[in-house]
Amino acid sequence: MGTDGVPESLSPKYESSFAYYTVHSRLPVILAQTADNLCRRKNDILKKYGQDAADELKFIIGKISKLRYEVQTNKPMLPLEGDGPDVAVWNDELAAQTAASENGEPPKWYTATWLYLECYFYRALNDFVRLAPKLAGLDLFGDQKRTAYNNSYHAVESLLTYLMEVTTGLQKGTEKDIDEIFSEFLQVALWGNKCDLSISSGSENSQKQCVLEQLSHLKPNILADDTAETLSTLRSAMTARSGDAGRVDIVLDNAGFELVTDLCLAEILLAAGLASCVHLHGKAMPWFISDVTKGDFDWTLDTMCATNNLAVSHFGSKWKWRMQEGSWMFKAHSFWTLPYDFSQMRDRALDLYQDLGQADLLFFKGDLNYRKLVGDRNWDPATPFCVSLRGFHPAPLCSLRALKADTVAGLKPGLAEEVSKKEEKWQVSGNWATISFCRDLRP
Ligand SMILES: O=P(O)(O)OC[C@@]1(O)O[C@H](CO)[C@@H](O)[C@@H]1O
Ligand SMILES: [Mn+2]
Repeated sequence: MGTDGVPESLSPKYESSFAYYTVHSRLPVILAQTADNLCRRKNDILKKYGQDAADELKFIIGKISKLRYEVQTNKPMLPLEGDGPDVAVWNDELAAQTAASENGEPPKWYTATWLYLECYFYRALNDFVRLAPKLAGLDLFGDQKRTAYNNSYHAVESLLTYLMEVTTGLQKGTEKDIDEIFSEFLQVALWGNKCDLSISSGSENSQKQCVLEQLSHLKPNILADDTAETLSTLRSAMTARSGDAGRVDIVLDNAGFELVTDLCLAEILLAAGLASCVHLHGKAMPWFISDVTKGDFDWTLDTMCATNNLAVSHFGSKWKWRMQEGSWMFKAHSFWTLPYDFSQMRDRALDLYQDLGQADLLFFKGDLNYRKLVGDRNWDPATPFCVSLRGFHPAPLCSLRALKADTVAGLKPGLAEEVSKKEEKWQVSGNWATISFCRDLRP
């Protein structure tokens, strides 16, 4: 515990931690697979970017192998060399951490904080691409993300067929209770977070079964469920505006099946009159393998439009139309791909903090967003969720997350101990989840 009452940051310096396992076993595998993918895709890439990009491709593969060596041998992190509006921020942060360290040395792979080193890892990969101008725009994980969507296509079909039924019912006014629909789609988006590519070190991990059939079976694995408070806050905001629905934001996580589940939630919010517009926040660069960029978002809608399943193509075109008419908006602020936790947002990106403050409700999807909400620290699991936010509160917020990192707050006292008896690796298996809400920071 630090002197400020905030527990220590997670770090690979603790050998039993998931952070250690990540640096020791996951990151090197991700690098080897990324280099391997580039070799295998060489012909396709050169067809798209031109044969004269061959040397640059070789250069990127070389940089990736060098980074793998540096991670494995615990070398210090190096300043970024490429371009990009965020380079100065990254290099200043590296210099600040170097100056603040006991021996005046830069952070190293096995001793830095987990959040910093893992964000740096993905930013460094992007740096290599930025140093190769002929390959500008190449997404090192693009292929894996598209495969993940294609492999979950049957689950996408059944989910969107069901969404069509529900939204048609809502239009006719003969639908089930809105509370029930809201809760159902919240759980769909929650469990959509089980299948990301980073946790499986980039190997195939897509949703094969129909998620709707699994909801009741998965329900006992939701360790904190603030669905009712989330919905009532949304309704109170509307009542305060004499019934007018307002803006809801979804801070997205992964492409593929999870993105479709998040867009279903966005559609339900509008169809049920709980929101008048939804702002979707994605990443400005490829991130943690499967996170959604604007390119992934557009590809998903285009691919949906081109399929011959009625529901899938219907929502593909409807969602494109939503983007045109403005009931949906896609944003990719550079703060989401910086190494900072969200308690630092107000100082580092006031514009984003103020923008989020315009919403009635913010959804934060997934594990990395959760880690950034709670500062990636070693909390006692019974710490109230609002306390773990350490002052971050642009608007009422709800996190939907499958546990894939060893940090959690907001659980009832004793629950963590109970679950650990059922599954030893409960904090990182993705089998358990939380729906955690914070209305305001006052106790
Ligand atoms: O944010 P997401 O996509 O839910 O998860 C990202 C993730 O796979 O990456 C980290 C480990 O590398 C973990 O925190 C987490 O499991
Ligand atoms: Mn992710």
